[in-house]
Amino acid sequence: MRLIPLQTDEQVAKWSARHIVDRINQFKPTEERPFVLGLPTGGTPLKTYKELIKLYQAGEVSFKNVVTFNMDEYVGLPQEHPESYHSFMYKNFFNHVDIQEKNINILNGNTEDHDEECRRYEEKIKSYGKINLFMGGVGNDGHIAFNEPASSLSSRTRIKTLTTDTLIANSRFFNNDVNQVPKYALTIGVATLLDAEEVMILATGHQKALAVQAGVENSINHFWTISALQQHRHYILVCDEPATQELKVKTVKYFTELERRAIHSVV
Ligand SMILES: N[C@@H]1[C@@H](O)[C@H](O)[C@@H](COP(=O)(O)O)O[C@@H]1O
Repeated sequence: MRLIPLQTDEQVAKWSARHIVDRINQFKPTEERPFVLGLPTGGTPLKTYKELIKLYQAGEVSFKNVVTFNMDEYVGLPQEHPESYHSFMYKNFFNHVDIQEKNINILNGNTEDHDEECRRYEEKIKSYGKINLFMGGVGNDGHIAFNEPASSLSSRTRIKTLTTDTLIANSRFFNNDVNQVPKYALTIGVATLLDAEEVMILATGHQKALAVQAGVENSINHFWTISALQQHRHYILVCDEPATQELKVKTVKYFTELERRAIHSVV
C-alpha cells in the first residue's frame, strides 16, 4: 500500500485530483477504450471535485472518454432530492466537466427490484473489464461505500441497512433530523471495490483517525471494512495530519520516508 501523509485537507484534494488526472492522461482514453473511474460522495471528496474542475478548466484533462461508476445511492429518495447522490454528483462535479451523460453510472435506489438493479450494475462494470481507479471516502467507523460494520468482505453490490451511527453521521445533510435520513442504501460490495485496478481512499479530520488506523495498522476485520483493502495490490490512502493521529509515529515516518524514495509504479 501507499500511505500519503499530508498536512491539510487542501493538500489531500490537490494530491488526489492530480493523481486522477495523471492516471487518465497516462491511459490516453478513447471512445472505444474509455478510462473507468469509480467515485464517492460525502464531505471529504468535495474539495477534490473542485480541484478536478479547476484542472479541467485549465485544459489539463478531459472527461469525454471517462466512464464513471458511483459507489452507492440511498433507497427511496427521489433522484431530484437535493441530498440524493445523483443530485450531489451533478451539482458538485458532472455539471462542470465534459463527461458524456451516457458514461455516467449511478445506482437507482427507486426501482421495484433492488436485487435486479444491483445485478445489472455489477454486469455493467464487468462489461468494461474493470474499474481502473476507484476513489472513496471512509466512514468514522471504517465503512467503505455503505459496507457497514460486519459486511461480508466478499460482498457484491446489494441493498444494505444503514447503522444508527451512519444515520446520525448523515443527519447533518437532512436538517440534523435522523428520521429524515433514508434507512437503506444500494452499495457496491467490498469485493466490487477490491476488483478495481487501483483504489484511492481519502481521509481527512480527526474523526477519521480510528478508521485510518484500521486501514493501515490493524488486522483485517469485517467490522472495519476499510481493512480489507490491505489485501489490494494497489491501495493508496491519502490523509491529512489529523486523520493520522492514531497511527504510530513510526508508521507515519515509515510511509513518509517511502514516499520520499519511491519509484511510484511500485506499490
Ligand atoms: N456512503 C458514504 C461513504 O461513501 C462516505 O465515505 C462516508 C463518509 O462521508 P464523509 O466524507 O462525509 O465523512 O459517508 C457515507 O456513509
